[in-house]
Amino acid sequence: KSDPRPEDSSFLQNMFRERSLHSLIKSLLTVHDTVAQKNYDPELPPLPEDLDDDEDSVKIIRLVKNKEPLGATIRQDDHTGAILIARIMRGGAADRSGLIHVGDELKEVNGIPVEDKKPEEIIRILAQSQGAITFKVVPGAKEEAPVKEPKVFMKALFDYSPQEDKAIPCKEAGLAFKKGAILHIVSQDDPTWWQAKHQGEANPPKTLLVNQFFVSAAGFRRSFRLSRRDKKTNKSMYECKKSELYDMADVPTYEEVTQYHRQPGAKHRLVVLVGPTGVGMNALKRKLLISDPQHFSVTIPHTSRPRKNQESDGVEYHFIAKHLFETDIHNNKFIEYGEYKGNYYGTSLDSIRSVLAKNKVCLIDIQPHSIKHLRTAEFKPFVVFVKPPSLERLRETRKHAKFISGKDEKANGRTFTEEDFQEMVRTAQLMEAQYGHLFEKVIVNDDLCAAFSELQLALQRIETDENWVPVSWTHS
Ligand SMILES: Nc1ncnc2c1ncn2[C@@H]1O[C@H](COP(=O)(O)OP(=O)(O)OP(=O)(O)O)[C@@H](O)[C@H]1O
Repeated sequence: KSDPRPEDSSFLQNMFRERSLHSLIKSLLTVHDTVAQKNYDPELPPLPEDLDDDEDSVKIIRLVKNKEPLGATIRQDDHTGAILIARIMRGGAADRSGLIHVGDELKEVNGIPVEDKKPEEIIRILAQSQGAITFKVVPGAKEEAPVKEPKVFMKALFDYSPQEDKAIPCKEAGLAFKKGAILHIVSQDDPTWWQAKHQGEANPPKTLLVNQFFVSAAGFRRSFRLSRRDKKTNKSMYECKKSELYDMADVPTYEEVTQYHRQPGAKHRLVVLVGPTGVGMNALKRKLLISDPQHFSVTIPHTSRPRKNQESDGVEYHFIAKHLFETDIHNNKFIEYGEYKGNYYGTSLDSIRSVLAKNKVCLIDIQPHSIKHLRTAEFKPFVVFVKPPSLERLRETRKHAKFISGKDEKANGRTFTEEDFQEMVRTAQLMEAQYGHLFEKVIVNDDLCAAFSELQLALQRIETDENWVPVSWTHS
Protein backbone atom coordinates (compact mmCIF):
# COMPACT_ATOMS: atom_id res chain seq x y z
CA LYS A 1 0.00 0.00 0.00
CA SER A 2 2.63 2.45 1.01
CA ASP A 3 5.21 3.36 -1.51
CA PRO A 4 7.61 5.85 -0.10
CA ARG A 5 9.33 8.09 -2.56
CA PRO A 6 13.04 7.81 -2.06
CA GLU A 7 13.54 11.54 -2.55
CA ASP A 8 10.83 12.28 -0.05
CA SER A 9 12.52 10.01 2.37
CA SER A 10 16.01 11.27 2.07
CA PHE A 11 15.10 14.91 2.36
CA LEU A 12 13.17 14.37 5.50
CA GLN A 13 15.84 12.14 6.89
CA ASN A 14 18.41 14.84 6.42
CA MET A 15 16.10 17.47 7.77
CA PHE A 16 15.99 15.51 10.95
CA ARG A 17 19.60 14.42 11.06
CA GLU A 18 21.53 17.40 9.79
CA ARG A 19 22.84 19.42 12.67
CA SER A 20 23.28 22.36 10.35
CA LEU A 21 19.54 22.51 9.81
CA HIS A 22 18.42 22.05 13.32
CA SER A 23 18.23 25.67 14.25
CA LEU A 24 16.81 26.87 10.98
CA ILE A 25 13.35 27.24 12.23
CA LYS A 26 14.04 29.56 15.11
CA SER A 27 14.39 32.54 12.89
CA LEU A 28 11.59 31.31 10.72
CA LEU A 29 9.37 31.60 13.73
CA THR A 30 10.59 35.03 14.65
CA VAL A 31 9.97 36.37 11.19
CA HIS A 32 6.70 34.60 10.74
CA ASP A 33 4.32 37.30 11.83
CA THR A 34 5.89 40.09 9.90
CA VAL A 35 6.42 38.07 6.78
CA ALA A 36 2.90 36.81 6.89
CA GLN A 37 1.76 40.41 6.78
CA LYS A 38 4.12 41.01 3.85
CA ASN A 39 5.94 43.41 6.09
CA TYR A 40 9.52 42.33 6.32
CA ASP A 41 11.21 42.95 9.58
CA PRO A 42 13.84 45.66 9.11
CA GLU A 43 16.01 44.09 11.78
CA LEU A 44 16.51 40.93 9.79
CA PRO A 45 19.96 40.48 8.31
CA PRO A 46 19.94 41.88 4.76
CA LEU A 47 18.92 39.46 2.06
CA PRO A 48 21.57 38.51 -0.45
CA GLU A 49 21.68 41.10 -3.20
CA ASP A 50 21.76 38.71 -6.10
CA LEU A 51 18.27 37.47 -5.32
CA ASP A 52 16.16 38.05 -8.34
CA ASP A 53 12.59 38.57 -7.28
CA ASP A 54 10.98 39.63 -10.49
CA GLU A 55 8.29 37.05 -10.05
CA ASP A 56 5.47 38.55 -8.02
CA SER A 57 4.54 35.31 -6.43
CA VAL A 58 7.98 34.46 -5.15
CA LYS A 59 8.36 34.24 -1.42
CA ILE A 60 11.72 34.50 0.21
CA ILE A 61 12.13 32.76 3.48
CA ARG A 62 15.23 33.22 5.53
CA LEU A 63 15.98 30.84 8.31
CA VAL A 64 18.57 30.51 11.03
CA LYS A 65 19.49 27.27 12.71
CA ASN A 66 17.61 25.78 15.61
CA LYS A 67 17.33 22.36 17.22
CA GLU A 68 13.84 21.58 16.02
CA PRO A 69 13.37 19.78 12.71
CA LEU A 70 11.55 21.68 10.01
CA GLY A 71 8.73 19.17 9.77
CA ALA A 72 8.39 19.17 6.00
CA THR A 73 9.25 16.84 3.16
CA ILE A 74 9.90 17.48 -0.53
CA ARG A 75 9.28 15.53 -3.69
CA GLN A 76 10.03 15.94 -7.33
CA ASP A 77 7.08 16.36 -9.68
CA ASP A 78 7.07 13.45 -12.12
CA HIS A 79 6.24 15.62 -15.17
CA THR A 80 7.78 19.02 -14.60
CA GLY A 81 10.70 17.95 -12.43
CA ALA A 82 9.83 20.76 -10.03
CA ILE A 83 10.76 20.36 -6.37
CA LEU A 84 7.56 20.59 -4.37
CA ILE A 85 6.77 20.60 -0.68
CA ALA A 86 5.19 17.17 -0.27
CA ARG A 87 4.06 17.16 3.30
CA ILE A 88 3.88 19.47 6.27
CA MET A 89 3.81 17.81 9.65
CA ARG A 90 0.80 19.09 11.56
CA GLY A 91 1.93 21.17 14.51
CA GLY A 92 5.57 21.01 13.42
CA ALA A 93 7.79 24.03 12.99
CA ALA A 94 6.97 24.56 9.31
CA ASP A 95 3.27 24.24 10.00
CA ARG A 96 3.35 26.65 12.92
CA SER A 97 5.28 29.18 10.89
CA GLY A 98 2.47 29.35 8.38
CA LEU A 99 5.04 30.20 5.70
CA ILE A 100 5.36 26.93 3.87
CA HIS A 101 2.50 24.95 2.40
CA VAL A 102 1.99 21.66 0.63
CA GLY A 103 2.36 22.23 -3.09
CA ASP A 104 4.75 25.17 -2.78
CA GLU A 105 7.56 24.95 -5.28
CA LEU A 106 11.11 25.29 -4.02
CA LYS A 107 13.08 27.48 -6.44
CA GLU A 108 16.36 28.27 -4.78
CA VAL A 109 18.35 27.41 -1.72
CA ASN A 110 20.94 30.02 -0.78
CA GLY A 111 20.73 31.48 -4.25
CA ILE A 112 21.38 28.13 -5.90
CA PRO A 113 18.59 27.19 -8.29
CA VAL A 114 17.18 23.80 -7.45
CA GLU A 115 15.37 23.33 -10.73
CA ASP A 116 16.44 20.10 -12.40
CA LYS A 117 18.42 19.17 -9.33
CA LYS A 118 17.89 15.82 -7.76
CA PRO A 119 16.47 15.92 -4.23
CA GLU A 120 19.69 14.35 -2.97
CA GLU A 121 21.66 17.25 -4.36
CA ILE A 122 19.38 19.72 -2.63
CA ILE A 123 19.94 17.91 0.60
CA ARG A 124 23.67 18.18 0.06
CA ILE A 125 23.36 21.92 -0.48
CA LEU A 126 21.38 22.23 2.70
CA ALA A 127 23.85 20.13 4.62
CA GLN A 128 26.73 22.28 3.52
CA SER A 129 25.04 25.55 4.44
CA GLN A 130 26.10 27.35 7.57
CA GLY A 131 24.20 30.00 9.49
CA ALA A 132 21.22 31.51 7.73
CA ILE A 133 19.65 29.72 4.83
CA THR A 134 17.47 31.41 2.28
CA PHE A 135 14.73 29.61 0.48
CA LYS A 136 13.03 30.99 -2.59
CA VAL A 137 9.60 29.50 -2.91
CA VAL A 138 6.68 29.90 -5.33
CA PRO A 139 3.47 29.33 -3.41
CA GLY A 140 1.37 26.48 -4.72
CA ALA A 141 -1.84 27.22 -6.63
CA LYS A 142 -4.25 26.20 -3.94
CA GLU A 143 -3.41 26.92 -0.38
CA GLU A 144 -5.06 24.61 2.05
CA ALA A 145 -7.64 26.26 4.23
CA PRO A 146 -6.65 25.86 7.86
CA VAL A 147 -8.67 23.00 9.29
CA LYS A 148 -9.63 22.53 12.89
CA GLU A 149 -7.57 19.87 14.60
CA PRO A 150 -9.72 16.78 14.38
CA LYS A 151 -10.54 14.98 17.60
CA VAL A 152 -9.83 11.44 16.54
CA PHE A 153 -8.21 9.07 18.99
CA MET A 154 -6.97 5.63 18.14
CA LYS A 155 -5.92 2.98 20.56
CA ALA A 156 -2.93 1.10 19.25
CA LEU A 157 -3.44 -2.63 19.48
CA PHE A 158 0.17 -3.55 18.85
CA ASP A 159 3.70 -2.39 19.60
CA TYR A 160 5.29 -0.30 16.87
CA SER A 161 8.81 0.84 16.29
CA PRO A 162 9.55 2.94 13.21
CA GLN A 163 12.98 1.30 13.17
CA GLU A 164 11.34 -1.93 12.04
CA ASP A 165 9.03 -0.39 9.46
CA LYS A 166 10.56 -0.65 6.02
CA ALA A 167 7.81 1.46 4.49
CA ILE A 168 8.37 4.60 6.51
CA PRO A 169 9.88 7.46 4.49
CA CYS A 170 12.05 8.41 7.44
CA LYS A 171 12.58 6.54 10.67
CA GLU A 172 13.00 9.75 12.66
CA ALA A 173 9.55 10.90 11.57
CA GLY A 174 7.85 7.79 12.89
CA LEU A 175 5.95 7.67 16.14
CA ALA A 176 6.94 4.74 18.34
CA PHE A 177 4.22 3.36 20.57
CA LYS A 178 3.25 0.40 22.72
CA LYS A 179 0.16 -1.75 22.62
CA GLY A 180 -2.61 0.13 24.38
CA ALA A 181 -1.23 3.61 23.68
CA ILE A 182 -3.81 6.27 22.88
CA LEU A 183 -2.84 8.18 19.76
CA HIS A 184 -4.31 11.54 18.92
CA ILE A 185 -4.67 11.56 15.14
CA VAL A 186 -4.28 15.12 13.94
CA SER A 187 -4.36 14.48 10.22
CA GLN A 188 -5.76 11.72 8.05
CA ASP A 189 -5.11 13.53 4.78
CA ASP A 190 -2.57 11.03 3.56
CA PRO A 191 -3.88 7.67 2.36
CA THR A 192 -1.16 5.74 4.19
CA TRP A 193 0.27 7.93 6.90
CA TRP A 194 -1.62 9.43 9.73
CA GLN A 195 -0.06 12.26 11.59
CA ALA A 196 -0.39 11.61 15.26
CA LYS A 197 0.91 12.35 18.71
CA HIS A 198 0.68 10.58 22.00
CA GLN A 199 -2.46 11.63 23.81
CA GLY A 200 -1.88 13.70 26.89
CA GLU A 201 1.86 13.96 26.33
CA ALA A 202 3.34 17.07 27.83
CA ASN A 203 4.81 20.15 26.20
CA PRO A 204 4.47 20.19 23.10
CA PRO A 205 3.85 16.68 21.85
CA LYS A 206 5.59 15.92 18.61
CA THR A 207 3.43 15.13 15.63
CA LEU A 208 4.89 12.18 13.82
CA LEU A 209 3.88 9.69 11.20
CA VAL A 210 1.85 6.57 11.92
CA ASN A 211 1.56 3.83 9.33
CA GLN A 212 -2.07 2.78 9.03
CA PHE A 213 -1.09 -0.43 7.34
CA PHE A 214 1.94 -1.48 9.29
CA VAL A 215 0.36 -4.45 10.94
CA SER A 216 -0.55 -5.97 7.63
CA ALA A 217 3.09 -5.61 6.78
CA ALA A 218 3.99 -7.28 10.06
CA GLY A 219 1.67 -10.11 9.12
CA PHE A 220 3.50 -10.53 5.87
CA ARG A 221 6.79 -10.39 7.61
CA ARG A 222 5.81 -13.05 10.03
CA SER A 223 4.94 -15.38 7.20
CA PHE A 224 8.21 -14.48 5.59
CA ARG A 225 10.12 -15.29 8.71
CA LEU A 226 8.41 -18.62 8.92
CA SER A 227 9.39 -19.39 5.38
CA ARG A 228 12.94 -18.39 6.13
CA ARG A 229 13.05 -20.82 8.99
CA ASP A 230 11.78 -23.42 6.57
CA LYS A 231 14.71 -22.66 4.37
CA LYS A 232 17.10 -23.81 7.04
CA THR A 233 15.38 -27.14 7.06
CA ASN A 234 15.79 -27.16 3.29
CA LYS A 235 12.21 -26.36 2.43
CA SER A 236 11.08 -23.76 -0.07
CA MET A 237 11.94 -20.24 0.89
CA TYR A 238 8.62 -19.01 -0.47
CA GLU A 239 6.42 -21.44 1.27
CA CYS A 240 3.81 -19.36 2.98
CA LYS A 241 0.48 -20.57 4.20
CA LYS A 242 -2.41 -18.86 2.48
CA SER A 243 -4.44 -18.94 5.63
CA GLU A 244 -1.92 -16.67 7.26
CA LEU A 245 -2.58 -13.98 4.72
CA TYR A 246 -6.32 -14.31 4.96
CA ASP A 247 -6.07 -14.14 8.73
CA MET A 248 -4.79 -10.65 8.41
CA ALA A 249 -8.33 -9.31 8.56
CA ASP A 250 -8.14 -10.28 12.22
CA VAL A 251 -4.74 -8.74 12.82
CA PRO A 252 -5.13 -6.08 15.46
CA THR A 253 -4.32 -2.59 14.21
CA TYR A 254 -6.02 0.43 15.68
CA GLU A 255 -9.36 0.97 17.32
CA GLU A 256 -11.02 4.34 17.43
CA VAL A 257 -11.66 5.24 21.04
CA THR A 258 -13.28 8.01 23.00
CA GLN A 259 -13.43 8.99 26.63
CA TYR A 260 -16.23 7.51 28.65
CA HIS A 261 -17.18 8.65 32.10
CA ARG A 262 -19.76 6.58 33.90
CA GLN A 263 -22.60 8.75 35.18
CA PRO A 264 -23.58 8.21 38.82
CA GLY A 265 -26.27 5.56 38.93
CA ALA A 266 -25.47 4.26 35.45
CA LYS A 267 -24.76 0.57 34.96
CA HIS A 268 -21.25 -0.55 35.82
CA ARG A 269 -18.79 -1.84 33.28
CA LEU A 270 -18.60 -5.62 33.24
CA VAL A 271 -15.39 -6.86 34.88
CA VAL A 272 -13.92 -9.77 32.93
CA LEU A 273 -11.02 -11.81 34.27
CA VAL A 274 -9.05 -14.01 31.91
CA GLY A 275 -6.01 -16.15 32.54
CA PRO A 276 -4.73 -19.71 32.50
CA THR A 277 -6.51 -22.20 34.68
CA GLY A 278 -5.29 -22.22 38.27
CA VAL A 279 -3.71 -18.77 38.10
CA GLY A 280 -6.01 -17.42 40.80
CA MET A 281 -9.02 -15.81 39.12
CA ASN A 282 -11.44 -17.35 41.59
CA ALA A 283 -9.24 -16.42 44.52
CA LEU A 284 -9.28 -12.80 43.35
CA LYS A 285 -13.03 -12.79 42.74
CA ARG A 286 -13.61 -14.23 46.19
CA LYS A 287 -11.51 -11.50 47.80
CA LEU A 288 -13.46 -8.82 45.96
CA LEU A 289 -16.79 -10.29 47.00
CA ILE A 290 -15.72 -10.45 50.63
CA SER A 291 -14.30 -6.93 50.51
CA ASP A 292 -17.63 -5.39 49.49
CA PRO A 293 -20.56 -7.79 49.05
CA GLN A 294 -22.97 -4.92 48.38
CA HIS A 295 -20.88 -3.72 45.50
CA PHE A 296 -19.56 -6.83 43.76
CA SER A 297 -21.42 -9.87 42.55
CA VAL A 298 -20.97 -12.93 40.37
CA THR A 299 -23.32 -14.62 37.95
CA ILE A 300 -25.39 -17.67 38.72
CA PRO A 301 -24.61 -20.40 36.20
CA HIS A 302 -27.11 -22.65 34.44
CA THR A 303 -26.92 -26.42 34.51
CA SER A 304 -28.88 -29.30 33.12
CA ARG A 305 -27.84 -31.64 35.92
CA PRO A 306 -30.49 -32.55 38.49
CA ARG A 307 -30.76 -30.39 41.58
CA LYS A 308 -29.32 -31.91 44.75
CA ASN A 309 -31.36 -31.85 47.92
CA GLN A 310 -29.57 -29.02 49.70
CA GLU A 311 -29.55 -26.85 46.55
CA SER A 312 -32.18 -24.32 45.53
CA ASP A 313 -32.95 -23.15 42.03
CA GLY A 314 -31.45 -19.74 41.32
CA VAL A 315 -28.97 -19.93 44.21
CA GLU A 316 -26.20 -22.36 43.29
CA TYR A 317 -27.48 -22.77 39.74
CA HIS A 318 -30.43 -22.16 37.50
CA PHE A 319 -31.56 -25.72 36.92
CA ILE A 320 -33.06 -26.29 33.49
CA ALA A 321 -33.93 -29.32 31.37
CA LYS A 322 -31.38 -30.55 28.87
CA HIS A 323 -33.49 -29.78 25.79
CA LEU A 324 -34.11 -26.24 27.02
CA PHE A 325 -30.41 -25.80 27.63
CA GLU A 326 -29.84 -26.89 24.04
CA THR A 327 -32.43 -24.44 22.73
CA ASP A 328 -30.68 -21.67 24.64
CA ILE A 329 -27.33 -22.70 23.18
CA HIS A 330 -28.93 -22.46 19.75
CA ASN A 331 -30.25 -19.00 20.49
CA ASN A 332 -26.85 -17.78 21.66
CA LYS A 333 -28.03 -17.24 25.21
CA PHE A 334 -24.71 -18.38 26.66
CA ILE A 335 -21.47 -16.52 26.66
CA GLU A 336 -19.82 -19.84 27.51
CA TYR A 337 -21.00 -23.36 28.13
CA GLY A 338 -19.51 -26.81 28.41
CA GLU A 339 -20.42 -30.38 29.03
CA TYR A 340 -19.28 -32.38 32.04
CA LYS A 341 -20.34 -35.96 32.73
CA GLY A 342 -23.23 -35.64 30.28
CA ASN A 343 -24.57 -32.43 31.78
CA TYR A 344 -24.37 -28.89 30.50
CA TYR A 345 -22.99 -26.00 32.51
CA GLY A 346 -23.00 -22.44 31.24
CA THR A 347 -23.03 -18.74 31.92
CA SER A 348 -25.89 -16.90 30.26
CA LEU A 349 -25.84 -13.32 29.07
CA ASP A 350 -29.05 -12.77 31.02
CA SER A 351 -27.31 -13.79 34.26
CA ILE A 352 -24.82 -10.98 33.65
CA ARG A 353 -27.65 -8.57 32.86
CA SER A 354 -29.45 -9.39 36.08
CA VAL A 355 -26.36 -8.54 38.16
CA LEU A 356 -25.83 -5.27 36.28
CA ALA A 357 -29.51 -4.39 36.67
CA LYS A 358 -29.01 -4.44 40.44
CA ASN A 359 -26.39 -1.75 39.93
CA LYS A 360 -23.64 -4.06 41.08
CA VAL A 361 -20.26 -4.71 39.56
CA CYS A 362 -20.45 -8.09 37.83
CA LEU A 363 -17.31 -10.24 37.96
CA ILE A 364 -16.90 -13.06 35.47
CA ASP A 365 -14.02 -15.18 34.26
CA ILE A 366 -14.13 -16.50 30.73
CA GLN A 367 -11.94 -17.92 27.99
CA PRO A 368 -10.21 -15.15 26.05
CA HIS A 369 -11.88 -16.13 22.77
CA SER A 370 -15.24 -15.21 24.31
CA ILE A 371 -14.20 -11.62 25.01
CA LYS A 372 -15.20 -10.44 21.55
CA HIS A 373 -18.83 -11.38 22.10
CA LEU A 374 -18.98 -9.13 25.16
CA ARG A 375 -17.35 -6.12 23.58
CA THR A 376 -20.58 -4.19 23.17
CA ALA A 377 -22.02 -0.89 24.34
CA GLU A 378 -24.23 -2.86 26.71
CA PHE A 379 -21.42 -4.55 28.66
CA LYS A 380 -18.44 -2.25 28.10
CA PRO A 381 -16.17 -4.99 29.46
CA PHE A 382 -13.06 -4.10 31.44
CA VAL A 383 -10.78 -7.01 30.66
CA VAL A 384 -8.15 -7.95 33.25
CA PHE A 385 -5.53 -10.51 32.40
CA VAL A 386 -4.38 -12.43 35.45
CA LYS A 387 -0.87 -13.50 34.67
CA PRO A 388 1.23 -16.05 36.50
CA PRO A 389 4.61 -14.97 37.86
CA SER A 390 7.80 -16.79 36.87
CA LEU A 391 8.04 -20.56 37.30
CA GLU A 392 10.35 -19.98 40.21
CA ARG A 393 7.85 -17.74 41.98
CA LEU A 394 5.00 -20.16 41.20
CA ARG A 395 6.92 -22.95 42.92
CA GLU A 396 7.54 -20.75 45.94
CA THR A 397 4.10 -19.19 46.32
CA ARG A 398 1.94 -22.22 45.43
CA LYS A 399 3.85 -24.78 47.48
CA HIS A 400 0.82 -25.55 49.61
CA ALA A 401 -1.97 -24.29 47.33
CA LYS A 402 -4.57 -26.74 46.17
CA PHE A 403 -5.52 -26.97 42.52
CA ILE A 404 -9.25 -26.23 42.59
CA SER A 405 -10.78 -26.30 39.17
CA GLY A 406 -14.44 -25.46 38.73
CA LYS A 407 -15.12 -28.46 36.53
CA ASP A 408 -12.39 -31.00 36.94
CA GLU A 409 -13.33 -32.57 40.22
CA LYS A 410 -10.53 -35.10 39.99
CA ALA A 411 -7.93 -32.38 40.09
CA ASN A 412 -9.58 -30.80 43.09
CA GLY A 413 -7.72 -31.04 46.31
CA ARG A 414 -4.36 -32.06 44.93
CA THR A 415 -1.39 -29.75 44.99
CA PHE A 416 0.13 -28.18 41.88
CA THR A 417 2.67 -30.20 39.92
CA GLU A 418 5.64 -28.87 37.99
CA GLU A 419 3.66 -29.62 34.80
CA ASP A 420 0.75 -27.50 36.05
CA PHE A 421 3.11 -24.55 36.53
CA GLN A 422 4.71 -24.99 33.13
CA GLU A 423 1.33 -25.30 31.49
CA MET A 424 0.16 -22.16 33.27
CA VAL A 425 3.12 -20.13 32.08
CA ARG A 426 2.91 -21.45 28.53
CA THR A 427 -0.84 -20.84 28.27
CA ALA A 428 -0.38 -17.33 29.62
CA GLN A 429 2.18 -16.59 26.92
CA LEU A 430 -0.13 -17.86 24.19
CA MET A 431 -3.08 -15.90 25.57
CA GLU A 432 -1.09 -12.73 25.75
CA ALA A 433 0.25 -13.15 22.23
CA GLN A 434 -3.15 -13.79 20.73
CA TYR A 435 -5.46 -11.66 22.84
CA GLY A 436 -3.15 -9.17 24.54
CA HIS A 437 -4.64 -6.28 22.58
CA LEU A 438 -7.96 -6.89 24.33
CA PHE A 439 -6.50 -6.70 27.84
CA GLU A 440 -6.93 -3.34 29.49
CA LYS A 441 -5.09 -4.36 32.60
CA VAL A 442 -2.50 -7.05 33.28
CA ILE A 443 -2.04 -8.17 36.87
CA VAL A 444 0.72 -10.58 37.81
CA ASN A 445 -0.60 -12.83 40.55
CA ASP A 446 2.62 -13.33 42.46
CA ASP A 447 1.63 -12.38 45.97
CA LEU A 448 -2.14 -12.75 46.20
CA CYS A 449 -2.68 -9.76 48.50
CA ALA A 450 -0.63 -7.48 46.28
CA ALA A 451 -2.49 -8.70 43.19
CA PHE A 452 -5.79 -8.13 44.95
CA SER A 453 -4.87 -4.55 45.93
CA GLU A 454 -3.84 -3.83 42.37
CA LEU A 455 -7.12 -5.17 41.05
CA GLN A 456 -9.13 -3.24 43.62
CA LEU A 457 -7.41 -0.01 42.67
CA ALA A 458 -7.93 -0.61 38.95
CA LEU A 459 -11.63 -1.26 39.51
CA GLN A 460 -12.00 1.90 41.59
CA ARG A 461 -10.37 3.86 38.81
CA ILE A 462 -12.74 2.68 36.10
CA GLU A 463 -15.66 3.83 38.21
CA THR A 464 -14.34 7.29 38.91
CA ASP A 465 -11.97 8.20 36.09
CA GLU A 466 -12.42 8.74 32.39
CA ASN A 467 -11.99 5.49 30.46
CA TRP A 468 -10.90 5.12 26.87
CA VAL A 469 -13.47 2.89 25.19
CA PRO A 470 -14.28 2.09 21.55
CA VAL A 471 -16.36 4.90 20.04
CA SER A 472 -19.09 2.41 19.15
CA TRP A 473 -19.74 1.83 22.87
CA THR A 474 -20.86 5.39 23.39
CA HIS A 475 -23.31 5.58 20.47
CA SER A 476 -26.05 3.59 22.12
N1 LIG B 1 -0.98 -15.52 44.55
C1 LIG B 1 -1.23 -16.74 45.03
N2 LIG B 1 -0.38 -17.33 45.90
C2 LIG B 1 -0.61 -18.55 46.36
N3 LIG B 1 -1.67 -19.31 46.02
C3 LIG B 1 -2.55 -18.81 45.17
C4 LIG B 1 -2.39 -17.50 44.62
N4 LIG B 1 -3.43 -17.25 43.80
C5 LIG B 1 -4.21 -18.34 43.82
N5 LIG B 1 -3.70 -19.27 44.63
C6 LIG B 1 -4.24 -20.62 44.90
O1 LIG B 1 -4.17 -21.34 43.68
C7 LIG B 1 -5.28 -22.23 43.60
C8 LIG B 1 -6.01 -21.98 42.30
O2 LIG B 1 -6.59 -20.69 42.33
P1 LIG B 1 -8.01 -20.39 41.72
O3 LIG B 1 -8.95 -21.47 42.01
O4 LIG B 1 -8.38 -19.02 42.08
O5 LIG B 1 -7.58 -20.47 40.18
P2 LIG B 1 -8.48 -20.10 38.93
O6 LIG B 1 -7.67 -19.21 38.11
O7 LIG B 1 -9.79 -19.63 39.33
O8 LIG B 1 -8.57 -21.51 38.22
P3 LIG B 1 -9.81 -22.17 37.40
O9 LIG B 1 -10.07 -21.25 36.29
O10 LIG B 1 -9.28 -23.48 37.00
O11 LIG B 1 -10.94 -22.28 38.35
C9 LIG B 1 -6.14 -21.96 44.82
O12 LIG B 1 -5.83 -22.92 45.79
C10 LIG B 1 -5.70 -20.59 45.28
O13 LIG B 1 -5.87 -20.43 46.65
